[in-house]
Amino acid sequence: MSVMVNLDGVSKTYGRATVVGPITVDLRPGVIGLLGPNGAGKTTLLRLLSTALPSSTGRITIAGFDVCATHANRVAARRRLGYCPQEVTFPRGMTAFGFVEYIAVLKEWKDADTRHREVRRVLDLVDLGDRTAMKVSKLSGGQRRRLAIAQALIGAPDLLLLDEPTTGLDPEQRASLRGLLSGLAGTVLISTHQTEDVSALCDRVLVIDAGVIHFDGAVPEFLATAAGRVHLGPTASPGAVQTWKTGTGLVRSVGGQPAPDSSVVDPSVEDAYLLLRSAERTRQGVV
Ligand SMILES: Nc1ncnc2c1ncn2[C@@H]1O[C@H](COP(=O)(O)OP(=O)(O)OP(=O)(O)O)[C@@H](O)[C@H]1O
Repeated sequence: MSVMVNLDGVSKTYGRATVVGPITVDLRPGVIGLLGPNGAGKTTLLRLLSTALPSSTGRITIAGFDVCATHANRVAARRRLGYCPQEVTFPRGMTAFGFVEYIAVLKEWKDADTRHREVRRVLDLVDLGDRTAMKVSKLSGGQRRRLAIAQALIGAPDLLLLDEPTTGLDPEQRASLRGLLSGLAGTVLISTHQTEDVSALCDRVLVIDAGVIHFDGAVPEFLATAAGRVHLGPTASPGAVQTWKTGTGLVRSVGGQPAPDSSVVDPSVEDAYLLLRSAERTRQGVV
């Protein structure tokens, strides 16, 4: 599969603080989940890829265009990508259709008929086809989130960058969004705290912390890091990273020494993530 994005020694520094990098990684077509704790640098990385933010060092190449080199390259890359930020501010008074059309105009969709068809297409994709004439201010939080995603889908971009897209969506809408994203042909990078979205949707997972990649691999490889380390039993495993009493009354323990009468259970992406975070804290000497 061809490389859609290449980051070569990319970093972002504010003052003396390096919040991302240096990162060197290739992104190919597929759905990639980006996990990491609050403040890990996920949004900053997506903003770097969206070309909204210049990198401090390194080179970012999108669809063959070195976006750090020239403005013309950035414009060419922007024509190939869609970006849904974590928070979108909607201009006052606009309808759902008006907002997406406004973005389409900014994206140089000059012919009105073609543009209107495209706006209707992306609104249908996010199940807002029956809300086109509604004022954005009258939409629910989840509907506004879907509207923000719709604008990123204009023109079926080769690179789709989604910052916490499922936050605030109800289970049906979350499943519907999964259906939509899994049917796309391009490279989709999703920053999320929803580990179940990663297991349901992603073929690759990147875990970052303090701006650095700590895991990069297929979801089954990530799950394998937790194999045999998650237990269910009447009591908690001594030394476990996390334990909680489940609805069945049994205690699920992630890591630690298995307690008597406990059994090994299949790990989830969340378990693998918790174990990776714990190992990283230990490595850094943080208790
Ligand atoms: N404009 C800025 N100036 C200085 N520091 C910044 C700026 N933007 C982000 N940071 C810092 O960069 C780090 C990474 O922030 P970022 O928003 O990328 O994290 P995140 O992984 O998206 O977090 P969250 O999961 O909470 O959304 C944080 O420490 C943040 O305070």
